[in-house]
Amino acid sequence: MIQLEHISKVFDGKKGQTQALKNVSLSVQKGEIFGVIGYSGAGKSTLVRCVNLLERPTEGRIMINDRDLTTLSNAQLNESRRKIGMIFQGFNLLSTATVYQNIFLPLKLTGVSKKEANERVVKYLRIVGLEDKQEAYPAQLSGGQKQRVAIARALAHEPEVLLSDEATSALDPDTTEAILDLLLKINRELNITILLITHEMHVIQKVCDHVAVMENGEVIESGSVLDIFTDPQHTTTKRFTSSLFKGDVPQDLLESLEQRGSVVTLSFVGNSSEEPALAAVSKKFDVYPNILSGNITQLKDQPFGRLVVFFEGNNDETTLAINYLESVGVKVEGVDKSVRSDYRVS
Ligand SMILES: Nc1ncnc2c1ncn2[C@@H]1O[C@H](COP(=O)(O)OP(=O)(O)OP(=O)(O)O)[C@@H](O)[C@H]1O
Repeated sequence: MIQLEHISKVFDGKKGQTQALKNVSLSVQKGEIFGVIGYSGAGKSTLVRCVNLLERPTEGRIMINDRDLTTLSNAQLNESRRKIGMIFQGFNLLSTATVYQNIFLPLKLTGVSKKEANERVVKYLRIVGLEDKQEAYPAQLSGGQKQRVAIARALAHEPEVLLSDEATSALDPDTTEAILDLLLKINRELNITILLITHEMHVIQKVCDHVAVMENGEVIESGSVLDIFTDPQHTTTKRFTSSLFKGDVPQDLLESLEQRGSVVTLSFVGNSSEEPALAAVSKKFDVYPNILSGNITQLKDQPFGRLVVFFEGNNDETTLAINYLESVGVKVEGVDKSVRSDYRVS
């Protein structure tokens, strides 16, 4: 539905040029939630602003439903933009207008009749759970409520796509959860495709189907959230995925354990039963697995867990045990020491 093809963006400034995007390509399917994650300055905002041509790319094509936005006339572009809603970290509400007017006025400006606009304000305020705040001014609302108004304002134009530029970054953890739940509801119930950018892996984990990781203006890795979690390739991706798993084993302890056996990380998805598999390992082979730390987290549709396990035993038996674990669907790898190097049992 959204295809970004070889997008580059160069900004001309007083101190020279900045290449914010370098040959970025990605494809967002209809009905999914697609996340773009990266650290500050990676190019995320520039990318999302290119999608509705708030920023015009220096090179490349922006295809929405097979239509290249970069070739449209201004009138055609305005028409296409109506199908693309956007929400921002800073909410962008009119402070001198009520909640009702914040949603109603932009609708009137795009030619929606008064009756229809009124019906939409009521409908979308109900969907975001703020039907009782019509007459409030933004200053009288919490951050989460302001973001709900901004979401209702975007939805009132009945878009096919919602772009979210760090929409939860200014919110506390509980409010973030509530807004993410609302985005999931909008996606499922209104079938709106969502492209969001964030610097928080938790946001990707909770709501996204696919993710692209950006660094220095480039997409360095992309895929399904499940694949990226279970098999991150790039150091930056590993850093993001590890951020969700706490309970690192102290370095001194690791070094002393490695004298007596092998320390590995086991990753498992869904209900793949790592516990019975570990129990089976100690029965089948002459090794004793000890769990040093463990964590399970919920991806959008299924649980994903990681255990750090010490296998006490000789190398041959440990290798057999690891082969067995891999054969029952558990991913086994060396402990990532500060995401610097992979340690693998030989
Ligand atoms: N209008 C502009 N003029 C010049 N340079 C810009 C402009 N907008 C962004 N840049 C530069 O482009 C690069 C990418 O910025 P961008 O805001 O897209 O990154 P980001 O990943 O969204 O970062 P953040 O999370 O901090 O907003 C940065 O080096 C930034 O300084």
